[in-house]
Amino acid sequence: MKDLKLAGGKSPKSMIEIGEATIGGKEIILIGGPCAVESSIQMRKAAASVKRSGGKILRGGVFKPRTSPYSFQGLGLEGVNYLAEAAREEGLLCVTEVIDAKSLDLVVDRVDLLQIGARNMQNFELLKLAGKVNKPVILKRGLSATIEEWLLAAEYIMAAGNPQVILCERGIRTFEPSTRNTLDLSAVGVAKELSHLPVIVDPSHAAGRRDLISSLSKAAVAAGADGLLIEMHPNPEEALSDGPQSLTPEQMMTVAQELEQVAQSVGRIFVRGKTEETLEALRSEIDQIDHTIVKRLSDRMEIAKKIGNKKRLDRVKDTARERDILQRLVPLAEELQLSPEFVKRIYSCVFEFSVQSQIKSKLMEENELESYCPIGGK
Ligand SMILES: O=C(O)C(=O)C[C@]1(C(=O)O)C=C[C@@H](O)C=C1
Repeated sequence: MKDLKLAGGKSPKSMIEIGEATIGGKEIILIGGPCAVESSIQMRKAAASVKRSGGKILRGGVFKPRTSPYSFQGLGLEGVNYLAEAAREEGLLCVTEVIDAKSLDLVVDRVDLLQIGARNMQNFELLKLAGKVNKPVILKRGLSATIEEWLLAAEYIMAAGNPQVILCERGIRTFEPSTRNTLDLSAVGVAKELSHLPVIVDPSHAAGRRDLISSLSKAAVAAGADGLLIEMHPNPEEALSDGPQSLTPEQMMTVAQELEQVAQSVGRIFVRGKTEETLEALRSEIDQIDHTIVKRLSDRMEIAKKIGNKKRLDRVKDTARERDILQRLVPLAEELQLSPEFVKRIYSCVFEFSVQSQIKSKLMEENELESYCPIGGK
């Protein structure tokens, strides 16, 4: 491609060194964090999880170019401070998206890398400004951009003076509605054939659903990606944006474990983080597990209420079913080296409250029926 004067040419491969991370080397670089920075505590939890998973870079958006003007637009400068502070505490690098000259000015000295999002891939004025800074730029592929247009956008940054460009495939628009976008994995190979720049993959925006992140991440590494940009939120259900595609910290750990093996099998390295067992890190793990336990107990209770509505009031308690459940859970507890007595006691409490809520819900239902159709009248 004749106009790829700086971005073109397959070799020598560009390696972008930032602190202790080298993007485009043998190591697979994991970038993780929430779509949007929401609070200091959220970012500290996210940073701890990224670190534990072997991530090198913390992400978090503070200027959000959202499809709807009514969606959360980001915390701006306050958010960058939360992002940078959380990254620093964990010894991570950090990246945030810039959307115009003002946002670039505001963050450039506070973060280690800049990101130009898919919607701004052909914002040529912004590309030229990013070319004037001495920070690596992650350049996402536009929603409907060809690989050539994407590489020419990189050329803009490089021609303006900044050679540190990292290409990021994040899914393109196709006719397929089951995923948010269609991850174009062949773009990794094509971009690497045409350019020496490192290529990373963002499976989160491509899929728009967290159940596909693990397989797409593994596929991306196998396809030659130099890194992954994965959305992870300490509590995705409460995320202000992109909750459904964000991994939980536990899921992020699992993906990291899997990446270690895939990276090895294709001659790359990914080093999963070691869990630093500080009091704070351990408590943060407990907090996350507790959150999941209570949330799942609430889900269980909702189902129990539905079951209750299918039974007669005097048949709500079903000791045979309770016995059945325990007969499955006690061996599981033993297998997991949990005291069976502990599980039995917890479940006796669960059943008691389940029955109570079923009775309450049935009585309320009956009361409603009565007020709708009082005895003796129509
Ligand atoms: O399976 C049922 O029939 C339920 O009502 C659910 C449930 C439970 O919480 O698991 C609740 C009360 C019964 O005593 C047994 C089980």
